[in-house]
This record gives sequence, C-alpha cells and structure tokens, in this order.
Amino acid sequence: MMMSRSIAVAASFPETPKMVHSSPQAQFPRLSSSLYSASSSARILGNSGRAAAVRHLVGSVTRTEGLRFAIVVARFNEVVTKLLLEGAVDTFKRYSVTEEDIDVVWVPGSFEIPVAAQRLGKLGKYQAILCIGAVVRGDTSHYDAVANSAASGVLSAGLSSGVPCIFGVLTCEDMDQALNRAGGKAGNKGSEAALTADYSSMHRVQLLQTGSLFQIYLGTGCS
Ligand SMILES: Nc1c(NC[C@H](O)[C@H](O)[C@H](O)CO)[nH]c(=O)[nH]c1=O
Ligand SMILES: CC(=O)[C@@H](O)COP(=O)(O)O
Repeated sequence: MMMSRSIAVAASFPETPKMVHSSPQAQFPRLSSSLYSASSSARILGNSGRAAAVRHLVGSVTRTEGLRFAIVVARFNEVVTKLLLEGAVDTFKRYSVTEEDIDVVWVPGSFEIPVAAQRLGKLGKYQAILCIGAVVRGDTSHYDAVANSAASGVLSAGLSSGVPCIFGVLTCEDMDQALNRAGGKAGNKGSEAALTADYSSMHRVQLLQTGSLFQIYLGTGCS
C-alpha cells in the first residue's frame, strides 16, 4: 500500500496549518498502515507552495478486534427483521467481531429505534450503532410517518451522540421487496449495514487517534 510521504493543507484555511511530513506510522505509531491508504494522484499546494500528497483516511474492516457494536432491531415485521439481524451478526463475525462485543436491543417498531440508538450511543461503549427495521407500506399514509421518523431519528441519534448510527431500516412498498432485501435476490441489507458500521467505526478510530491531523484538515484548534 503506497503511503503518502507528507500531508499539506490548502493555505486558504484561517490558521496557518502546520505541515505534517512524516508518515502516519511515525506521526501516529498506534495506527497501523492498514488504517490508511494514500492517493499519489491527488495534489494540493501547501503553504510552501510545494505540491504535496493528500492523505485519504479510509476505514478498514480487517481490524475490528476489540471494537464493540450495538444493534437496535425493530420487532415489527419480525419475519424480515430477524433475517436482517442474522445477516448483520454473521457479517460482524466474519470480520472478527466477537459475539461478546455485539449487544442487541429489541424495540417495538422502527419508530422507537432512534431513542434506543441515541441512548446506546451516549453510553460511549460502542464504535457504531446498527439500526435495523422493516417499514412496509400499508393502505394509509402511516408508512410515511414511520419511515421518515425513523430516518430522521437515526440521523439525529448519530449527530447528538457522536457515534455512527447506521441506517439499516428497509422502507418497502410490499413484503416481497422487504424479503428480497433480507437475504433474497437483492442481498441482505443487514449485512451491508454491518459492513458500513465496520468502516465507519474504523474511520472514527482513525480520526480520534489522529486528532491533530483532523484539526489540521479543518484548520481548527478544537480537540
Ligand atoms: N407499520 C410499521 C411499523 N409501525 C409501528 C411503529 O414503528 C411504532 O412502533 C408504533 O407507531 C408505536 O410507536 N413499524 C415498523 O417498523 N414497520 C412498519 O411497517
Ligand atoms: C408502515 C405502517 O405503519 C403500515 O404498515 C400500517 O399499515 P396501514 O397503513 O394499512 O395502517
């Protein structure tokens, strides 16, 4: 994996950002090279005016040992959500997450997912919160209320807790669509959500462990 030799920040930031010339390992020895990938094609000019490589932080699903995840799953349409849950847990295990590091919280329906996700996020125990549900349209507009509330609520839970809350709630026109996305011909959206949880948590780990680098990117002094 090519490692960028240096990182520079566009001079337009309000503060004069420091130049970081060392490799990630030298600057942040706790991080392994697998947590970084770098692009040799991207170039921005640093304060010195010299072209410098821009380091791209990408997650990695290969280093999840010790990371803890919570899954909030709706009981409504359980015939679908239990398949989504199975897909998520299977994927976590395939990427070395142990069963002891996975907590599952059942809620009545997708409308109740956000409050549980927010409370779990604020515990500060989990790298990511996976939110699983299946909202299937009926005869009335109730579908829109539940689906929209679940989506905005999960987003809000992530923003307020600072922990990635992954939206793994199906919003389908009928049960066939839902079942096709719970291990049928359209795959398992619970499994996909678990992968996203892995990536987002690794990315968060990177940013937490490279706070100074993150500040440089943002040109701020905030921790
Ligand atoms: N119709 C669906 C629901 N409805 C229940 C709500 O989520 C909520 O539990 C209730 O309104 C009480 O607050 N939930 C789903 O997850 N999927 C549906 O299709
Ligand atoms: C998503 C829902 O709330 C929906 O399943 C309820 O069905 P209906 O609109 O027929 O009451």
